[in-house]
Amino acid sequence: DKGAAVIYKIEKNPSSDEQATKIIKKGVKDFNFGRTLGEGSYSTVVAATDRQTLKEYAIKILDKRHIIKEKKVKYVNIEKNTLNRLGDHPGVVSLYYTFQDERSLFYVLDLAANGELLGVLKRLGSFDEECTRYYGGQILDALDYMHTKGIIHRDLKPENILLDEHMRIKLTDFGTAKILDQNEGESQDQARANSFVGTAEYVSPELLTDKAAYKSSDLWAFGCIIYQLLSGRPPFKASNEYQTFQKIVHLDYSFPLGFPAHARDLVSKLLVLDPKDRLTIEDIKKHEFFAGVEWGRAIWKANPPKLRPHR
Ligand SMILES: C[C@@H](Nc1nc2c(c3cc(-c4cn[nH]c4)ccc13)C(=O)N=C/C2=C\CC1CC1)C(C)(C)C
Repeated sequence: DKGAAVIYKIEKNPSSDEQATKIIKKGVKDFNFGRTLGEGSYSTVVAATDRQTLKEYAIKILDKRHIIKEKKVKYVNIEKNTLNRLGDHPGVVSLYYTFQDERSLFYVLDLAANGELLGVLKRLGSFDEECTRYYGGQILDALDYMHTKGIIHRDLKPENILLDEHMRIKLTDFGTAKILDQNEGESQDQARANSFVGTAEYVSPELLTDKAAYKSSDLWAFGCIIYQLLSGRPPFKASNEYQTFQKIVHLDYSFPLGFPAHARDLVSKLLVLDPKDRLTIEDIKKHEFFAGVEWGRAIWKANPPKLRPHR
């Protein structure tokens, strides 16, 4: 029927007389669509329940005509390639499959049932050190995974850092990611000539001055996020974008009184103008602030600490 597609997996040497196992890829008709979870610039993410399995998903709906009219085909392909490359990691929203009907493309994805990290931070005001260590550690582990896959996020911010039903981190929103092709991945990060600029408060200075994006640009954003979790506000914030950019390129920020010493040391070694002088992910994992954190899969098994504000 409309929107559903049937694909066959042909067994190489079929044991039984069954020539092929029939895998039904679902279509629009197979879901009950619920509330809108978020709006992208040319897409909407909607909660949806599989009517047969009752499993809940997030479905990203892209309007084909709008994408073509707005010349966004490139971004749609970058996002889909990124999602496919990122495969299955606890800290990244997974893409299960896609289908389309005459008007739209549909991506069936993980539902991050507890929404944006920004929402939780706004309600609490700030995070105490233990919460910042737990959520910061998961963000870093997910970033490490993305970077080893040769992908720079480029727009990391509390709005697209989501929380799943276990209150664990899920990174998302990869339409503006940069995929370093093979040879670049290994060598020192290449300056990537590009037109994209992320969200003002988290943009790195190199993107503003040389239009370059590196893996360490994501670590600049990570430094801004650690600062914001503990203090309740981003380090570079002015009344308009231009003023915010000025603060960034002049490294014009300060720590509020009572900002914890180890966190201050970590942030001050990430918010560094020259991307080559910034801590690497390996350095950060060894930093005093993350002392005691068990990296790797263990970090995704730990139970989330009770959410408490930083006094
Ligand atoms: C950042 C993004 N917002 C969101 N993107 C996704 C969500 C999501 C969920 C809530 C939420 C859940 N409960 N309450 C709110 C709020 C915002 C969401 C989700 O569950 N699963 C996949 C998503 C995105 C997948 C994308 C890589 C393809 C924008 C604003 C761009 C739509």
